[in-house]
Amino acid sequence: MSSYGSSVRVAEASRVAIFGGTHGNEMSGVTLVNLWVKNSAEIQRKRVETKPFITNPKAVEKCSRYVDTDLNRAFTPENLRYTRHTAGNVSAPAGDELPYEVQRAQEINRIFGPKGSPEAYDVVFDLHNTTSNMGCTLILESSKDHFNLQMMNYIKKAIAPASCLVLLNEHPLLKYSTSRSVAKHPVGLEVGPQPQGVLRSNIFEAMRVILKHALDFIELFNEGMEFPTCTVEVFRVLDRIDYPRDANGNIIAMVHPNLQDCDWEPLNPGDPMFQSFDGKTIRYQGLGTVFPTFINEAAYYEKQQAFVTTRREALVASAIRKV
Ligand SMILES: CC(=O)N[C@@H](CC(=O)O)C(=O)O
Ligand SMILES: [Zn+2]
Repeated sequence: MSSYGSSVRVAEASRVAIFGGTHGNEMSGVTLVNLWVKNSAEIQRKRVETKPFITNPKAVEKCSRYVDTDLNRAFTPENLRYTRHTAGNVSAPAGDELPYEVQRAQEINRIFGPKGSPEAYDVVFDLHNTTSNMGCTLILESSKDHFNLQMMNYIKKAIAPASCLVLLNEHPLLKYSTSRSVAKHPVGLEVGPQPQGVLRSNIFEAMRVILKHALDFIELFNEGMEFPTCTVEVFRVLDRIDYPRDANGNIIAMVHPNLQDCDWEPLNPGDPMFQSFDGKTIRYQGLGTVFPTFINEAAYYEKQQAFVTTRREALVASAIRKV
């Protein structure tokens, strides 16, 4: 990478997918993708083929997060190792014995991947809703993906004065194997608050607008526009905080009213964090200020997670231009 006048060259983003229904009860993505499957005019751009795709149709049918296991954790090297054409091999489990979402991950990997290969789709947008008060959040998996960082900068500028924050998850232990990770440039879009199984027009429209700007960015990039170096504010995943529990694993406290709905607001050592059923306040004991998010997300009770802590950082995105 050199500084003066030369940009990092990135391959044209000619194949883009929009995933909805990775979680079958997150209704904005399910509804938008179903809409675009019927009529894709809104998501078409010059020089790009954009494919809308329902990733977990069985979960959508049941309006549940998943059927057997969380699809957005299923794209592991172990799960993706065997594709159906190797099923004759005794060491590969036969397709139908595997959990539904593992079979589905293999299919998705065949269509949009293979993950990590040159044949993989360029960009996958994966549409999610949260019950927490996060607003519009873009989720990145790498601080070194300059194409994605430039896209984040473009979207933030385009939607101002509305805001859209960037959550960066490249934590060695807390990172998970997402559906979107089959793409060269994976982008998560998380919009809330919206209850599971519910559609709210404000959340639906916010998601739709982000997608519009994201696709506009890809069109401009593919037309050869140069994007100069910039800095992007991101919130880096630091830790997960579980609910206080008794010896049997039952929850004994709720998110404190001072913290509830305060996603992205600073949480300082000594600040109230939980409130026990008998009214006691449990305070944050960390060493410094953090920015909590995914506060009281419904889907995370099963994952023993009350919220995630993050640290605010400014990342430098290199100038980019298409090859
Ligand atoms: C509430 C929810 O489903 N959030 C997503 C976040 C992501 O896509 O990374 C998940 O846990 O898979
Ligand atoms: Zn989700």
